[in-house]
Amino acid sequence: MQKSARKPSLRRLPAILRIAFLAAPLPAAGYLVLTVLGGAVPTALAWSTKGLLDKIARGAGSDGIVRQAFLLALLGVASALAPRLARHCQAMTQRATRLWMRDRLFRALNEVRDISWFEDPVSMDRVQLALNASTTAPEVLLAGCLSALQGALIAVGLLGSLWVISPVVFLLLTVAALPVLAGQLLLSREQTRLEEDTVQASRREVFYRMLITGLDAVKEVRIFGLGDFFRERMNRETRSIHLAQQRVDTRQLLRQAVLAVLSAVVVGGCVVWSAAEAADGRLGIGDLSVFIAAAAGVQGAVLQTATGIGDGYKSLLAFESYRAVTGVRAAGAAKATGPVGEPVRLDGDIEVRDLWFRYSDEGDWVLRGVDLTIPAGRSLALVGVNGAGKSTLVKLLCGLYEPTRGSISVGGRDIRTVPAGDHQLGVGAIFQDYMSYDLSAAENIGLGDLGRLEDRAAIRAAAGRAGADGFLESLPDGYDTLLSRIFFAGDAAGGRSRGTHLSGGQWQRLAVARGLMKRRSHLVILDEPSSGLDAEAEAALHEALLDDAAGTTRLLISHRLGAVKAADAIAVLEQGRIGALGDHRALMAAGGTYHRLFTVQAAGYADAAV
Ligand SMILES: Nc1ncnc2c1ncn2[C@@H]1O[C@H](COP(=O)(O)OP(=O)(O)OP(=O)(O)O)[C@@H](O)[C@H]1O
Repeated sequence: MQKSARKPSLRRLPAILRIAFLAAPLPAAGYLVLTVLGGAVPTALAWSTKGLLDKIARGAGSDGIVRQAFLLALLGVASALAPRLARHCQAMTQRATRLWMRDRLFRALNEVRDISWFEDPVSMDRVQLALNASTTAPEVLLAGCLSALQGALIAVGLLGSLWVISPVVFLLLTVAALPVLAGQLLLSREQTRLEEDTVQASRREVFYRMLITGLDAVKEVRIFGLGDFFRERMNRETRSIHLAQQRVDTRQLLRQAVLAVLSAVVVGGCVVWSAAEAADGRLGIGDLSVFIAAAAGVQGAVLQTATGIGDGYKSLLAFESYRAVTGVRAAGAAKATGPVGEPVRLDGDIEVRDLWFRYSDEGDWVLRGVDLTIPAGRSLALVGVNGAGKSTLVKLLCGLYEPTRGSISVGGRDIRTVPAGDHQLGVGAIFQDYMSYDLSAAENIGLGDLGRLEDRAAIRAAAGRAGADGFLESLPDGYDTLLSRIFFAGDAAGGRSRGTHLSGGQWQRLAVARGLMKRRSHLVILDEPSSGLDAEAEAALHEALLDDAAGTTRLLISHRLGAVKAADAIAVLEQGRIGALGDHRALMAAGGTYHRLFTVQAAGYADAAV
């Protein structure tokens, strides 16, 4: 777990406050002004009360007394209104800053090109902490700062009043405030550490909750009777978080109890002293009222200041996690050359040279010196047993991971020197673990080329080539049918209708259609695009895919070797290297792994035919 969040930097303070003023200038300004006004009101009230009492005691004229009482009433109205208006401005500021920060956070996450970052638990913990911070940090900081400012104004006003009456009491109450401040800072630090220490448990809790409430796991959960097992595990995580929270709460309670008793004794002593002074005639009735109001109010004001500072301190700590995530830049982008902003056009042979890769420093090598050339405009099939590293090589070709050693180049240009986005967007890939989006059928296809999301003709054409047009037409709302079981579809009359779900093979055709939407790819990768299809559909799809991508460099992966034998060349991936390379005839003649796998599959079909 990364501990940098335990060292807040005060230098960040202006940056975070700026966020609030950038996101919601008027509400933030209103919040500031009203809070400052709210801070001046208690002292004004105390002195105004003193003025009234002194006038009555002096027997001043009724006009003066009424004017003073009217002023007091006005201050009462202001003190009633200011906090409500301030809360309203605060809520507006909060909503705007939350949106602003979340937007920056998700922008930064979208910029991360190397997907190993998403597979690192440390990064995921940081994302969770950053998400928490983005929902609270600036608003809590702003609220904390303003509350501290208001508390300080009240405290200074009231302490100033006490100074005028008794410097000794002023000093006593000032010293008594210090432990309150220290206790609050300690609490903030403990709460932040608690959040860091329990972030893994929180994420696991969400994971178990999603297994129970989500659609993805529902079949297995029912069939294997896993519901109570996951519920118990979820409860275990919740209990461990609660236990940690309880420990912090108990420590805080003990500290607060001691401090509260201390404050009460100090304030009580001051009140008794002032009453004795008034009884001896050394304090007037007005002074006594100011004294009691100030002595009682100053403790609340100090606590408000301390809580505000503590909250601000906590936000500064939380903001470090937010900065850690928003500071992440696209891996490899910094190394890219070429004019900024101009997309790089890639063309030419794809060359893989002595490519080594492992997922982590401690892990086994998955690729151990792969050497491979895919000539421009030709098709290459990659075959190998489960776990041979085919999908890993695909991810490296897509620029989703960086090679541990060796290089991949397109037309002689190392892809690490190309802005990651340009290369990734130039690869048309249809993955075996494709996505099923809870969107309309048309959107599920159109996402393949966002610029043509509304281009129904292009979407239909892609669906037609993937063999999806027929069943999409027959859906209740055709291409506009929502493909979801968890959301409602809104209809033109403002009503709600349930979405539709497709079969596995139908979803796969949609994924293929999405892949076919992409234009101008310098490399098309088909990573088992037909595993969920029936034999007839697979044959038609392969024909369509080969036609569609003709002229483009193609990499095809399939365990059904009959589907790849027409490729210009076939590479066999074995023990992290290319074990054999040639066309179907040559590899069959060589009698190696390809020959063995092909013969086993062919024999299976021959047996079935008999
Ligand atoms: N994200 C990952 N993190 C760590 N190890 C991984 C990851 N993905 C794959 N591996 C490991 O890399 C090895 C190769 O996996 P890969 O998915 O590339 O094989 P494959 O040839 O595509 O297999 P299949 O034919 O089953 O799809 C496996 O041992 C797997 O455990």
